[in-house]
Amino acid sequence: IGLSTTIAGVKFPGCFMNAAGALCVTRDELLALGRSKAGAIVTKSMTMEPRHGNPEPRYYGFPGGSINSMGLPNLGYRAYADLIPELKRCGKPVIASVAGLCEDDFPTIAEAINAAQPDLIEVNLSCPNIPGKPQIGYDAEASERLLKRVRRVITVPMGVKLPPYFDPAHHDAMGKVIGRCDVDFLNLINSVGNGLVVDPEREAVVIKPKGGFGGLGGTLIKPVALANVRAFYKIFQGRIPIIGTGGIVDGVDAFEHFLCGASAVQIGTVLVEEGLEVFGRLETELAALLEKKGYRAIEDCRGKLKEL
Ligand SMILES: O=C(O)c1[nH]c(=O)[nH]c(=O)c1Cl
Repeated sequence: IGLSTTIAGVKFPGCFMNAAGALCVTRDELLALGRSKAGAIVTKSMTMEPRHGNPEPRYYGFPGGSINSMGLPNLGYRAYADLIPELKRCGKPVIASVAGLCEDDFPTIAEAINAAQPDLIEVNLSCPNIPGKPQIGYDAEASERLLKRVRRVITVPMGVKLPPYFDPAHHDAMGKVIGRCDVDFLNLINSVGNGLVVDPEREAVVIKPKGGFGGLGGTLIKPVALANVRAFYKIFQGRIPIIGTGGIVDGVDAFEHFLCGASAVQIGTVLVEEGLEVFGRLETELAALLEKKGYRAIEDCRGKLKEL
């Protein structure tokens, strides 16, 4: 069984890759992804200037998932622009994740990183952890304004990393925005924003920033991730490829994302918790599952979720 896939004309040797943010901030982390079985290298979302990020502890893993308020720690877009040629020599697609602290940052970063010619650019509209900054992805007008400005300066395939939506009216509203901005792929979803995990022993929160509030990831968000993959797959009738992110800890979870319409999947919590070897485990599990079910490739099951 081949687990290769294609997104917006770019061939991925494997369908599993890291989610932006997971083990992908430094040059060493990115090159380690390049040497691993990951199907791509995805950078940490980048900002204008290098950032240390929020005070620690800022990530906490627990049975069922994780909570984080990293605060966009990254090397700054110039460092990633310099790294991209070396990363591209690893023989797998390089996805540059673009963020910003304000709307004007995005086109500036996008134009500069586009010049380094990553294979794809992912525009992150869903960072939930900048104190005082609401997620752009929850503001349809701001999202449209920003995507149109960024589209004009990006010549490689441009994707959008969206937050989870919890109402079909919001899926429809964002579907209209995406349809008007010439978007080449979607990445659904980012963490479930501003959850709160409590340690009953210490009677305390588990991360320091924002009074303990942070983005949720892992198994517990899988139903939310699957719903968003399915909703946008149906809105676009499979015409815009989707990277499914959220709650993938084994091959079956990945298969569920493909059934809902994903063309590739990303992992965050399970990668941070298990390390780079997880890519081999997930590929083995997915290949065995597809084999058992009689599917020859991912595209044979994509979007085939049955309704009752
Ligand atoms: O706090 C972060 O760095 C962060 N954390 C997330 O869970 N998603 C994001 O997009 C970002 Cl940018």
